[in-house]
Amino acid sequence: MKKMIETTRAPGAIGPYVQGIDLGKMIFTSGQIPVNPQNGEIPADVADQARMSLENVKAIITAAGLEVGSIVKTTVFITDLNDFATINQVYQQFFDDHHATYPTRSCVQVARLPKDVKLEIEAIAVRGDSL
Ligand SMILES: C=C(N)C(=O)O
Repeated sequence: MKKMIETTRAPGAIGPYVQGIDLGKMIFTSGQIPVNPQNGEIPADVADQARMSLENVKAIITAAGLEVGSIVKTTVFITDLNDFATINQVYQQFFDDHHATYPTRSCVQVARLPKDVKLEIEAIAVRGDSL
């Protein structure tokens, strides 16, 4: 059954979409931009933005009862490929901190993102014995 995931620990949708969908075995998050869910602020620094987006992804996965290690695929949208190394550092640290194996990933540069942020990250996770 298709269940909507809702949490105040990730920013609310800014358009016609939901934060996440739980299909039982698979969980999909919407793309998470680096909006702090507590105060609506967006950090200026790209490394801080990367951390914020990853924390928002984690909040949605956690709201579905899963852990970071359940993530099997991410897509990273960035507005400037010159930030690639910085974002990779934060990204690697995030998964290492959670003792999680790295998911598969696609990373693309895009012209522009909502709220003019520097990156957006979406994820797919799997539950239980699918891992
Ligand atoms: C921020 C988004 N995920 C959106 O606008 O689709």
